[in-house]
Amino acid sequence: MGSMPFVIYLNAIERTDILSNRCRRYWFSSFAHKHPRKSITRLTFVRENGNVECRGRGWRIKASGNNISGIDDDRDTNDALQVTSERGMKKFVTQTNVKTNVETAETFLNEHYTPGHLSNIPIDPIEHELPETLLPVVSKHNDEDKTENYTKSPLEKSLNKDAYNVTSKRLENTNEPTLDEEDVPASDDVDSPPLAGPDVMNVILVAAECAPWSKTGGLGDVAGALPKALAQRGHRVMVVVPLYRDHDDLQDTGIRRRYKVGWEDVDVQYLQTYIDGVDFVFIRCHMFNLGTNIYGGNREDILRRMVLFCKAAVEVPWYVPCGGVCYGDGNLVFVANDWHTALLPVYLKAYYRDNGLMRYTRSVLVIHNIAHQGRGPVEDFSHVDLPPHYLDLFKLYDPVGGEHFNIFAAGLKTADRVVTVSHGYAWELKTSEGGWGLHNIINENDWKLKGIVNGIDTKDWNPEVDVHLTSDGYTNYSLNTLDTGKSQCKAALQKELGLPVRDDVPLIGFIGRLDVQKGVDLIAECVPWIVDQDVQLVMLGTGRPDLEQMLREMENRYREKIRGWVGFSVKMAHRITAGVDILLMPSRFEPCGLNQLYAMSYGTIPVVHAVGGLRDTVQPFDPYNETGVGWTFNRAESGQLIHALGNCLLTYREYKQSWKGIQQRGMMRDLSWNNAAQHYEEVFVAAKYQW
Ligand SMILES: Nc1ncnc2c1ncn2[C@@H]1O[C@H](COP(=O)(O)OP(=O)(O)O[C@H]2O[C@H](CO)[C@@H](O)[C@H](O)[C@H]2O)[C@@H](O)[C@H]1O
Repeated sequence: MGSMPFVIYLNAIERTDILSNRCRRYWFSSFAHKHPRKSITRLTFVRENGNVECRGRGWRIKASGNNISGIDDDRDTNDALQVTSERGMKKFVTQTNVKTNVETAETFLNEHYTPGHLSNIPIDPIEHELPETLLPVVSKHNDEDKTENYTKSPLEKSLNKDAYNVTSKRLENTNEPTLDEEDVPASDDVDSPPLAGPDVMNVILVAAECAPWSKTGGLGDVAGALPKALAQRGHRVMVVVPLYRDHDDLQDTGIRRRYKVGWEDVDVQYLQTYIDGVDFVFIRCHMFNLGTNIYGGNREDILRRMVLFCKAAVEVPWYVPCGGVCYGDGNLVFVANDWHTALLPVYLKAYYRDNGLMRYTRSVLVIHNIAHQGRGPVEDFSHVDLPPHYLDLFKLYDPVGGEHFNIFAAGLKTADRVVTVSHGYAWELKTSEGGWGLHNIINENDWKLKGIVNGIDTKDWNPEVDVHLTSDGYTNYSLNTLDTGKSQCKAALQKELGLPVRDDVPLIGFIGRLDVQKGVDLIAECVPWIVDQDVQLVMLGTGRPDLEQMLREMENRYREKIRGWVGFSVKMAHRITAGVDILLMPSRFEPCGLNQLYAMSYGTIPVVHAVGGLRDTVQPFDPYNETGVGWTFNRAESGQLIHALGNCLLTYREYKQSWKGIQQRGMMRDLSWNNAAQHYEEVFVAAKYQW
């Protein structure tokens, strides 16, 4: 046993201002657990105040008051572990050589580090101050590079075995008060472990957009909400996203880095904030100054931006201290999203793992929409800065594109695990119709694919507390006040849009990107039938110019009944969701779809094409058993949409009780991210133990 590979992962969190309530309660706990195959032991260390020192040969973490500085371990199997902690006058020291004495280390951890039981920690005097020589060299500058705060990556270090330079601030002892006996939490609090239990990990989600700072669609919503649910389960979670315009609520970390993109050296800065248990890290550089046009520019511009973004993001755990301490690469999983960040798993492999670095870091690639893949001519390979033998990963032949360069293809092959946003879409991706040329690769990698249905941010999309329903005649409402509250929102919406204010007329809505995916043209085909009914229709969207023009023309032609709002307005999206009775989603394909989930939680009935995530989430209404939450149709055709919408309108008018039942069932469903977060966690753990 003593000669088997043995790794200690150490996570230290020391920031009273940022710890989630769960962590606060769990203020000094740790886990040691061993994977039977790999003998991986992890020590998780969460403490609220006082001083903590942890070090081994090649690494050391030192915390004092609200500050912490850290250097990751060097994964040397000879590492000795020393942990020193201080709680008021009580101190504790242990030291063990983990290679030669694995059992001692484990016995020690098991005996003395019982999660949540402070009293089990032995009290010993600290014998001596740790000698400075054991500290890693911390320097602001590298001799060869005079750029302030410019630092070398682990790869650069491995290539050039010069001094180990890190930017992490060396922390001095502050006069922060140490924890008193009275501060010891009540035992029932202490006993509450993170929901994730021993599976707690460091998670870094990397996405091209993140609500509320940047959003063009559902990806932004997911990047803003899933991390919070993961943090609630006890994981340490960061989101990394480009900064497209300045925001007042962000702090500059002072960290500067420089990356090569083609022939250009690009300087980047890192800003950050901490919200709801999540570290949000923003990468600022001149290439990202795009305002709201975040996917603007030509193919090459976008590709170069994504190269820079992925190169910078993969190094964030080394250089950007959140709450004073870097995440490090142990027990870490990156979650990349869509083709924009599909280069990240490739860089993780090519720059690090192939060089024996970040060997325990895992990557998960999430497919939100396979239709966008980062395709280009094979020559685009020259932009991505990879060794020549990596070209094959990107090369793809299909009848549409011929032989071409495909970033999603490379990401799918390289990621340790692949997730997509519903079960239905996971199945569709494997078909030639649904895989958009990548179905063969997806089939070959089926073993690592999992469908997980998205959740919704129940703080943001909740009619009871929705901030967009507090003015202009709108009102917050709940299941109990559904009748009056929703009617009031409907009247307010009709008034705001200049439609006749009538409670008895069914108000139908559509919200979404105007492109072929969303089937907005099918709605247009139904308009002659729709305007023959006593209904009102409001459509909100931006996208293809011809479809935007179509919306305007529909409004001009049928001003009494139709509104076509061309633009991106989060406020209007919320108000429409609350004010309309019915939401149309005739998407040709829909990986998950969020609007139908928002609709249901607002008592709005979805009418959807039964495809992808729409089929997973909208159970059709069954009038005989009074079950189901909406209407579905099986083919993306206007006739089918009319049939489903006709039945829906009939129920609205003639079967009020059934209608109310459908609304209530939708509102009562648990659509939160909690469930999905647990499934993501399973994927992370599977990736972690995958060799
Ligand atoms: N004009 C406008 N003004 C204001 N808000 C607008 C808007 N147009 C769209 N939105 C908002 O953008 C989001 C759209 O989310 P969707 O999941 O429906 O679609 P999208 O295709 O972008 O996402 C992709 O990723 C998500 C996340 O995984 C999958 O659910 C989806 O199936 C997949 O296509 C919603 O929050 C919606 O309210």
